[in-house]
Amino acid sequence: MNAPLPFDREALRRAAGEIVANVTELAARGWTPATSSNFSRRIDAQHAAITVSGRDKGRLTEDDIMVVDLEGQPVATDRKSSAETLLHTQLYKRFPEVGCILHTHSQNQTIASRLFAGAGHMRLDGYELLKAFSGNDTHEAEIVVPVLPNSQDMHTLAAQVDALLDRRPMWGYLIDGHGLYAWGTDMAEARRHLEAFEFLIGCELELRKLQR
Ligand SMILES: CSC[C@@H](O)[C@@H](O)C(=O)COP(=O)(O)O
Ligand SMILES: [Zn+2]
Repeated sequence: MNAPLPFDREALRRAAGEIVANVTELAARGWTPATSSNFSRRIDAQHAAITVSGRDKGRLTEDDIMVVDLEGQPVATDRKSSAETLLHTQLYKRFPEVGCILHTHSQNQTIASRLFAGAGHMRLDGYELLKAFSGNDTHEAEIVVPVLPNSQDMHTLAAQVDALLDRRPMWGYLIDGHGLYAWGTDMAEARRHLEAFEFLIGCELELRKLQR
């Protein structure tokens, strides 16, 4: 007889359905080109559902979702989880309230990451849409989006993210030449944050063009 699974199969099924439905819509916007991007959803205190590495996110199915523990190790499968699994599990480990993490590679996100890499951050202020970020109730706010140097070593990237989180709370960051990570307590909040980042980053890029 097979050993019992250490997570609830129904919780995985719900998370996988939610990931597939949302990622299909995000991919249709062109935010996940060429198999890029990865997505996860917490299923309990010790496990998260996450995309299998290298899958076409525009054609994702529930079979492309697997389970990892919060050390980033596969659970009850020999499939390989996202190459960036550690960037997900570090947030689940650190914040019990984080329930969903969305990573995309839109053109706006990638261009902005290059443009603001020198400064190390991008400032978003004066926009009504800043109220889309949980905890903000006015346009008279400022969100600083950090831009981290890219690395293929996830331990290096995760250490940079931890150092930033030690300084102040945030709902997302850019990686230079790479893309955006955004998160929230559940899929709806993470998606609202992702969409707000994408919209505001797009506004800043357009403003720069007009001001030239
Ligand atoms: C196809 S290049 C993009 C990858 O290197 C990576 O950044 C990415 O977002 C997707 O990797 P994955 O392993 O499929 O989760
Ligand atoms: Zn990526």
